[in-house]
Amino acid sequence: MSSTRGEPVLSLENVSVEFTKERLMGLAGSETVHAVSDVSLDIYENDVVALVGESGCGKTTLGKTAIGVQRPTRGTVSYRGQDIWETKEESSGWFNRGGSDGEYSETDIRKALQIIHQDPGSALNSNYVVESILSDPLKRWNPDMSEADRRERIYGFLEYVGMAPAEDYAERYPHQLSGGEQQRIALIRALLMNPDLILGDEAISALDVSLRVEMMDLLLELQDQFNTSYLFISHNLANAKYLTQRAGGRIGIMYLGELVEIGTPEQIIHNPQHPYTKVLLWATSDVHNRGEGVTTPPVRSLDIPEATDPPSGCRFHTRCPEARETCRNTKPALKDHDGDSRRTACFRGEDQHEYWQSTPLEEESTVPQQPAQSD
Ligand SMILES: Nc1ncnc2c1ncn2[C@@H]1O[C@H](COP(=O)(O)OP(=O)(O)OP(=O)(O)O)[C@@H](O)[C@H]1O
Repeated sequence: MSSTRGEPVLSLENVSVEFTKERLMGLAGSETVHAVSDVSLDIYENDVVALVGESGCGKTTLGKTAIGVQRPTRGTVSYRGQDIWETKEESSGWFNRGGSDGEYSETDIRKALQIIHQDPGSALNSNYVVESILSDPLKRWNPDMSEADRRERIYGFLEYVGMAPAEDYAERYPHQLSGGEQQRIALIRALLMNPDLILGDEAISALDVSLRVEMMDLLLELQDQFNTSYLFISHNLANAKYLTQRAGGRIGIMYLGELVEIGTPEQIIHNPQHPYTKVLLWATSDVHNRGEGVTTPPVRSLDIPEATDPPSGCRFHTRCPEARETCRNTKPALKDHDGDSRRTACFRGEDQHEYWQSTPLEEESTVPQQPAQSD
């Protein structure tokens, strides 16, 4: 975002992630899944970035790549300027030198970048009580901490997140907790590492609607308290808006592996520029008033292309109502068109672009009338 925020905690530079997928269990060869393509993104201290996009657009893959769990096929991911994968290689490479040449060790980076999952029930070991679940990472990463200090820290966190009396919750197994309580335990487990960044992958989607706001408020409160940044993944624009608006964060819109627009919630929700952002807004009735009787989404085609065969040029051109010939052949770069830090990958942001002289792509009449969708 702006340079006044200092150096980024995490930088993704031209990151692409591709998977090889076998066809018919390998009998028909294989194909490449373009899960993430050429994404660059900086996350700063105390920052909140919410990635939004439809299922399969690459949000989880990008999130995992950001925290060093998924290796990028191309591009670099750096923690405070230090290449994460170089650090990993130096720590565990062929010659196993047992450490990295950089300022931060692999362990430092692993502690600094934490994750909370969509389904906390399956992420917490059902055979252990809460105190053991939370003691385990502390024992591993802070072996010098006394048992009494560990307990004090854990009880302090439990009470802080409203799970009091702590002694009672500490003795419970995960199945004796509600979904919201399980998610709080997963959050505490991440926070015990004093992380710089927490990836929340659909972290509140599994909760009842009534609990989502409560959980997001808790995330924001903890961010303030612990100076943590969040990379929050959601298919729901309304949740992304709630979180980023309160945190002064940004919403990034992904389509078929690419980041197509990123800006403040005000820019994205009230003045979207990319035609795909407008489609997502249209589909989210709780943030967008599409007007009575408007039942047709603003797309030319409902067919979503496959990540194994993404369209040429602008990947959205096959569905975009504004698409012209240029969009079929040329890829628009993600850039700041108006000097307000919002970045959009669309030629329509450039007054002088050849796009304006090129021929509009033909209307396709494949869009049936359908009821509005929201989460
Ligand atoms: N390990 C893998 N092997 C092959 N393809 C994969 C793998 N992981 C993800 N993909 C594919 O990569 C693309 C992006 O998947 P990803 O899970 O990142 O999307 P997403 O936006 O998080 O989706 P969702 O919201 O449904 O979780 C999809 O086409 C998916 O099928």
